[in-house]
Amino acid sequence: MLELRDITVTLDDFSLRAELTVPAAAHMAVIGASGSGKSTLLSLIGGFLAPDNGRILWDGQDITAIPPGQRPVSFLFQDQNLFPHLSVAQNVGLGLRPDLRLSRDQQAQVTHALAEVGLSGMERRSPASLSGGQQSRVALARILLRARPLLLLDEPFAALGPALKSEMLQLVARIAGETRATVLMVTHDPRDARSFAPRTILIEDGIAHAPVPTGPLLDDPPPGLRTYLG
Ligand SMILES: Nc1ncnc2c1ncn2[C@@H]1O[C@H](COP(=O)(O)OP(=O)(O)OP(=O)(O)O)[C@@H](O)[C@H]1O
Repeated sequence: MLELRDITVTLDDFSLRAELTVPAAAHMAVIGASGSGKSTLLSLIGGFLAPDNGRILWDGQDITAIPPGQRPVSFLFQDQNLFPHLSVAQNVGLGLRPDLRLSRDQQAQVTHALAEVGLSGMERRSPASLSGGQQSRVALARILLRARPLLLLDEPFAALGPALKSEMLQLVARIAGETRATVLMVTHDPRDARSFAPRTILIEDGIAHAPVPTGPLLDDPPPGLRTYLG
């Protein structure tokens, strides 16, 4: 369970407040107009930004002061953060050991993770030789190996076409379901929120609101969100 208790953060003339709980293994969308603070919320949870006030708890433990690499968190951004000079297998192996000195057992885990995301046999390819969808799968395989219980997705598949995007979301949902990971996914697309997330965190007017059921929120959005969604 993730808890944000009395969180406030101010960045120049922008400020965000959050007081909310995300249950274990939940798949949650994060929705709000451009500039409302969606990335800011994920940065707080990931530890890339420190709050001015308040506490962040994971399973009851205060993680507010813990550095990003030691948090129970994996991140997936739109830019998949693949290293162009490393092979597919090496990019995935980074999830296990940043120095890439993998044991035989760890190499087998890399092979298994690639198979899980449908990329068997692509170990030696370079990221540049893969399609956008395949690159997304490599990034997902790395996250699989990191095996952190909280997965933060910031518009990870926005550059993919609709069919591929929906396929990737299904893959994330399956993997997260199998590992009982908690997922927070920033999205601009109401269809993605509806298909992926039973509940949604709405960010509006400087407040990250407690999660509400996604369908009713999108059927009857508050004025700011309605304008944004068009
Ligand atoms: N380092 C910073 N310094 C000052 N202001 C910042 C900083 N980072 C973000 N902001 C401001 O905070 C607000 C929220 O930004 P954020 O990136 O969280 O929004 P968002 O909802 O993710 O937007 P988008 O959907 O456009 O990506 C914006 O007004 C932005 O300009």
